[in-house]
Amino acid sequence: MAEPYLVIDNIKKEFPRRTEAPLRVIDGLDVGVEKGALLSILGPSGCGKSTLLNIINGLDDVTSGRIVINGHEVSVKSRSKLKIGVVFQDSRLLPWRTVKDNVRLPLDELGIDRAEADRRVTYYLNLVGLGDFGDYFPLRLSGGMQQRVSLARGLAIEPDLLLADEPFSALDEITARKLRQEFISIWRATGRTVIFVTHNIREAVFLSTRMLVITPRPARTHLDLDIDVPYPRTPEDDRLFEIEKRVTRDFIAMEEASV
Ligand SMILES: Nc1ncnc2c1ncn2[C@@H]1O[C@H](COP(=O)(O)OP(=O)(O)OP(=O)(O)O)[C@@H](O)[C@H]1O
Repeated sequence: MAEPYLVIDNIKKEFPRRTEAPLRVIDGLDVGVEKGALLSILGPSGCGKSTLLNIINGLDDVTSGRIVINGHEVSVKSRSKLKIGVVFQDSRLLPWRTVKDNVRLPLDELGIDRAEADRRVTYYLNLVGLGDFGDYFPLRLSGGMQQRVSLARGLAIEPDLLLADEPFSALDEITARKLRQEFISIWRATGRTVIFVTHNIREAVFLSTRMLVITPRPARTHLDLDIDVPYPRTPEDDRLFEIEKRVTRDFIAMEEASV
């Protein structure tokens, strides 16, 4: 059988400490992710989610095991060979550059020629509904609009993988709801493989094709669940609600067991 698009192959991660034994943050995480999946990762605070994203993004190396994306092993050294888009909790836009120039920045860094960069800036700003705001400066936009720009910037590089690190958690619930719907439409339109980290069980269930619940540190797989509800979804769907209840019960039991 062909290897999955993203392979997290029995990875372990330890951080050295001065006087104590190394801190083991990830302990044998083993996951295969199919191309085009929207996998959400849910875990208690401090369990190692950001560490995992940093490793997948080639910003840190594993202690053992390997990460392979589309046949390429990821490491700090090989980082430049892969295109990974990232959307964070805050938009991290440069306030002195216009919206267009923010989206263009990573394209310039990749050496993409001007005509193609122009095309992508226009295309992805339209895709996130901000075609008319290219000449604005970020601080003139609402928080939700800034997150959309950040999504356009992440997508414009046409990434091998899109990492989303709690991208809606700083937004009010009404805006977050709207952006979740838009995120699903954009994911379906672009077919990107997405890893979506969140603390919000309802959000994870609503968005994803599959969710992974991670144990308290050191991170291991606690639950690996396919969410077999067709899109388009509505947040009020009973099937999603049942899955949310089940995962919530399980999550609480896991946290209680770890105290
Ligand atoms: N560079 C580092 N050096 C030493 N320890 C680190 C380093 N990075 C993270 N850690 C430790 O690893 C553990 C996991 O941190 P991480 O930020 O990955 O958790 P998280 O699941 O993303 O947390 P949260 O949900 O609160 O954002 C923490 O105990 C943290 O202190």
